[in-house]
Amino acid sequence: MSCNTQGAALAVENLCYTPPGGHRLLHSITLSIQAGDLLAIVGPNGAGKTTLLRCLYRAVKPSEGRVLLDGQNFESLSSRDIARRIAVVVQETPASFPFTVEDIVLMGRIPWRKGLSSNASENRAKAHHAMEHLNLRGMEKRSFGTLSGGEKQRVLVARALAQEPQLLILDEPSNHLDIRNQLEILDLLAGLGITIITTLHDINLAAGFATKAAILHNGEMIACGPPKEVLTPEHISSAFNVKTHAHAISDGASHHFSFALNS
Ligand SMILES: Nc1ncnc2c1ncn2[C@@H]1O[C@H](COP(=O)(O)OP(=O)(O)OP(=O)(O)O)[C@@H](O)[C@H]1O
Repeated sequence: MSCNTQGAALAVENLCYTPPGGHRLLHSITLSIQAGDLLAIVGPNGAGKTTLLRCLYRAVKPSEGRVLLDGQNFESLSSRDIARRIAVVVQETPASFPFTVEDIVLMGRIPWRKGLSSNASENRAKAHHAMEHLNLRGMEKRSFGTLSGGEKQRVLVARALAQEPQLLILDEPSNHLDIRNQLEILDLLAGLGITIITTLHDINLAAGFATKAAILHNGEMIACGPPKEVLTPEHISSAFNVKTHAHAISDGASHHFSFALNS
């Protein structure tokens, strides 16, 4: 499964996005990440984080600019190529579908299916391996709709891992998770060795997780690079319009941020 898969590099060049009939939501976004990088995208509500992710898994086509996956223009890749190389965990969950946990995780294997199900047992084994990774053993036959928010989130991450992607894109993966599960899931993601792009609302979680960070504000990238250079009180205060204080942690190498409203 993903543990044996290598990451992919991603480059975004001057990407703009305007929805049909709407106004521009993303303005000339440029970023590049190496294979195996963990990119955390932060920014206030409505900054354009989800919209950017949608461009990066080709749910929508940028109005201008381009996206390169391992140097290949997105436009030249087939849908199957994209489905085999990029997995996505987004916020909308298929809550009302009558699927079991196992059904949902097996869906991650669809891009790898061969004709006449010749690799059905391999697909099942990989789906079960992904479920074990996410501590879903014993829940295989549970109906997805009956799970808690946190359990659903773990199932959707297991589905993405079963897909064996080189790039995993997640929109707020720690939503619905308690503190321990948040830390566990980010730790698990960081250990996969693949490239990860995730939005995170919790700046302290983002700082602890990322090898690269980006801050979006009003559809513009205001900083992108090493977390220590990007997640600074100045950048955070300006993007979120709050007072930000960095407290040194005893290891001396990292900070914990606290926030307050501007008076
Ligand atoms: N298809 C669309 N048509 C018009 N406006 C849109 C469309 N999609 C998103 N928007 C608007 O674009 C802005 C950015 O939305 P987006 O969901 O990308 O923000 P976000 O940073 O992910 O926010 P949040 O943190 O609240 O999830 C919002 O104002 C949203 O209403």
